[in-house]
Amino acid sequence: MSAPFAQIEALSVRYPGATRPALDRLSLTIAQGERLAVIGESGSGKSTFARALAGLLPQGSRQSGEIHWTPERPRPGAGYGYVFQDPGGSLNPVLSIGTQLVEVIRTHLRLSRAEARDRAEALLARVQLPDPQAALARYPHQFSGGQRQRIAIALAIAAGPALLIADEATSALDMLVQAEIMRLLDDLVREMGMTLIFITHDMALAASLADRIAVLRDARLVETGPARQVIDAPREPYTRELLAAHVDLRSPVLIGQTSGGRE
Ligand SMILES: Nc1ncnc2c1ncn2[C@@H]1O[C@H](COP(=O)(O)OP(=O)(O)OP(=O)(O)O)[C@@H](O)[C@H]1O
Repeated sequence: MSAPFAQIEALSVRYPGATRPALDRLSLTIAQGERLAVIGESGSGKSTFARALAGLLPQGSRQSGEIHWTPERPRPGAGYGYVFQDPGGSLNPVLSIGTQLVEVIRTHLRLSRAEARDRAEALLARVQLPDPQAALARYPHQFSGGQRQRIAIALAIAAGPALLIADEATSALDMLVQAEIMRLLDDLVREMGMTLIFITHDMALAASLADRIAVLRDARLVETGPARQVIDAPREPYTRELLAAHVDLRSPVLIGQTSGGRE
C-alpha cells in the first residue's frame, strides 16, 4: 500500500440525544491516492463516516477515537471537496453558477476576478456542462438534476483538493446519468491525483470504481479489502448477503459504455 493519507483508529460517533452510536469503533487506513468505496445498507453509518472525516458532524455530536492525517487534516477547498447526494447541499439557489464558482475559486486561489471567471468556465467545460459560458450566468434551478450534480462536482474540485468525498453522489439520478457522472468522477480523480472516498448502496458501482471496499453494518466496519477480493471472495456472511441482493453485479457495468448527452 502507498503512504497513508488517513489512519483512523476506533472512530465512534454519537449524534445529540441518540442512544446508540452511529459509528462504532471504526478503524481503517486510507492510502494516498486510493479510491475507497464505503457500502452498506441505509442507516449503517456511511454518511456519518464521511461527515466525520470532513468535520461536518452536527453540533453536539460526540466523536471519539483518532484520525491521523498525512500531512495534515484537510480543510474544505484545497484540502477536500464534498459532493452530496442532493446537489442542493452544495449549490446556493439564489446565486448564479458563475458567482458561486468564482467565490470558491477566489477564496482558495490567488486569482483576479477575470482569471477566476476563466477558471470557472474551464471547470464547467471539464465537467461537460453544455455551453459553459452561458451557464455561468444561470441559476441552479435552470439545470437538470444531472447537470446540477456536474456543477456541484465543479465546485467541489474548484480549488484542486487532495481528497474528494462523494456521498451517494449519483443515487438521485437515473441509471445512465449515474454512470456518466461516476465516469466523470473517475476521470477527474485520475487526472488530479485525488484520493476518493465514495459512499454508495450500489455494489456494482463499488466494484467498477474502487480500489478497496469497506462494508459497514449497524455502525460497524464488518469487512474491508481490495475491491476484487471483497466482490469475488467476501469473508463475511453479511457481505455475501449484500452481493446476493445485487443480482446484476456480475453483468457488465454501465461505466465506460455510455456516451454523453442523457441529461
Ligand atoms: N443528524 C442526525 N441526528 C441524529 N441521528 C442521525 C443523524 N444523521 C444520521 N443519524 C442516524 O445515524 C445512523 C447512521 O446514519 P447515516 O446517515 O450515517 O447512515 P447511511 O448508511 O449513510 O444511510 P443512507 O444510506 O440512508 O444515507 C442512522 O441510525 C441515522 O438515523
